[in-house]
Amino acid sequence: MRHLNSMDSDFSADFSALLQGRSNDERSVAEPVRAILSDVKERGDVAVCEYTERFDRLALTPEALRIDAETIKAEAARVPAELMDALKVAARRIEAFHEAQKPTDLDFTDSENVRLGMRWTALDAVGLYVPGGKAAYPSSVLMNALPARVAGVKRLAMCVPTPDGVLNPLVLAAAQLCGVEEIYRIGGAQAVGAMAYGTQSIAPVDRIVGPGNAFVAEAKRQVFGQVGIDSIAGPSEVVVVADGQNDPRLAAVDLLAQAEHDEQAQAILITTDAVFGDAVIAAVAKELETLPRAAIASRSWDDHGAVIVVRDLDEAAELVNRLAPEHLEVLLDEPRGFSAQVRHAGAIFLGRYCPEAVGDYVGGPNHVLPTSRTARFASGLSVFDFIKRTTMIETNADGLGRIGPAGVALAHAEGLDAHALSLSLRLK
Ligand SMILES: NC(=O)c1ccc[n+]([C@@H]2O[C@H](COP(=O)([O-])OP(=O)(O)OC[C@H]3O[C@@H](n4cnc5c(N)ncnc54)[C@H](O)[C@@H]3O)[C@@H](O)[C@H]2O)c1
Ligand SMILES: N[C@H](CO)Cc1c[nH]c[nH+]1
Ligand SMILES: [Zn+2]
Repeated sequence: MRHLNSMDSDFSADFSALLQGRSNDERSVAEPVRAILSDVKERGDVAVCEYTERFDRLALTPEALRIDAETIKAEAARVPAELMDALKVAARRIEAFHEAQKPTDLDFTDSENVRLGMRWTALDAVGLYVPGGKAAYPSSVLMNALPARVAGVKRLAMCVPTPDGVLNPLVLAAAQLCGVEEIYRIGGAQAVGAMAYGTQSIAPVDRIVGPGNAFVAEAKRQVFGQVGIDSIAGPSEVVVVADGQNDPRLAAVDLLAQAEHDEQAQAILITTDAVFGDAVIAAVAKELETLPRAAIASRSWDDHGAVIVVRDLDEAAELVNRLAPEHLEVLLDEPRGFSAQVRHAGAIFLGRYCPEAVGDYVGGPNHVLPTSRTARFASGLSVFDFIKRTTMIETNADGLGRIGPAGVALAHAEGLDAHALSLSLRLK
């Protein structure tokens, strides 16, 4: 854990080092991922099976890659009723929020008698990546599949690793609840490669969405262009901005809630109160004594965690914008004023009673969010990831007569005479 103070002379260098911190980890997976992707592209199912055996300790034949309908039904039936109810609460809220995102088409005729339109069309086939290496993520099934359903995507193919062959009933129940039937028990770069290039038994998709570890995030980055992707939704991150009026234990568990996802996760506290910062550090250490996933969380906290003491909240907002975190928690009495200064964050959680975990499960907005500072230019998963736009122009002799001559002039200026003729021959 780095302990920084903005009043120290070496703060600027220390903060830059923090910004750079995880990029070495990210770079180190690029080559192994490239090799896996090219092998999957070349050898298909056989390569996918080999990597699944190597990384998930599961020996498979190509026929067994897909989880059959009876197994899905039987596993889902094992989920206790109260857990099923919780899943339905989350699904109801996620679906309602994404339903509200649906955009409308454009269709109007302008003053020059040209009819213009923009039409949204759902993608045909989408691959949903559901992580499953160090934890199972039924909530990510909902976050991936429900916006796709709301958008009207026809084919949903889901990949989820099942380390040692252990199926997670709640993951399969979530898939069943969302109507996802095409599920493969594979993960990592090999799953991303299989969905991007297709194999003998997995048809390729048009876009791959969903969160995952560094290997998954890098694989998505590398297959972009062959398929679309949502964003780089890699190892989790949180920045907690808090004044001294908070319970240090609450800030500590909020930090650990992200750290426990992955050794590569990152949790950062920014506070105006140095004494509070020290209390949070102590509280983190105390929680780590009992937290079941302490091995992962303490590695993340030690390697990537930080506590930054700042002069004031304006300075805190400036640092948040430079970090562009996946999640920002604002533990202040007036969180809206602070969050108005934040331009770069995947999702913002406002107020002392809105920890990030609300958004992980039951808030409604998506928890698949951009990491590694990509919130500077990317957004969380939404209905917009599952639809695309087509524009339309319709005109007649009158409309072309009004706007065509300007087009002819521009075509000549570009030296594109067929373009000019295409317009001018239609002009009276
Ligand atoms: N940003 C987001 O929106 C978001 C949301 C939820 C979860 N997450 C993140 O998702 C991740 C889940 O990670 P996970 O590991 O539990 O599951 P995962 O499914 O992402 O990764 C497991 C796969 O990683 C591959 N892998 C592991 N070690 C490898 C190696 N040495 N070489 C090649 N491949 C290897 C294996 O193929 C394995 O199947 C965490 O980092 C978590 O923070 C992010
Ligand atoms: N915090 C994760 C996104 O970084 C999402 C998640 C799912 N389950 C628990 N948490
Ligand atoms: Zn989480």
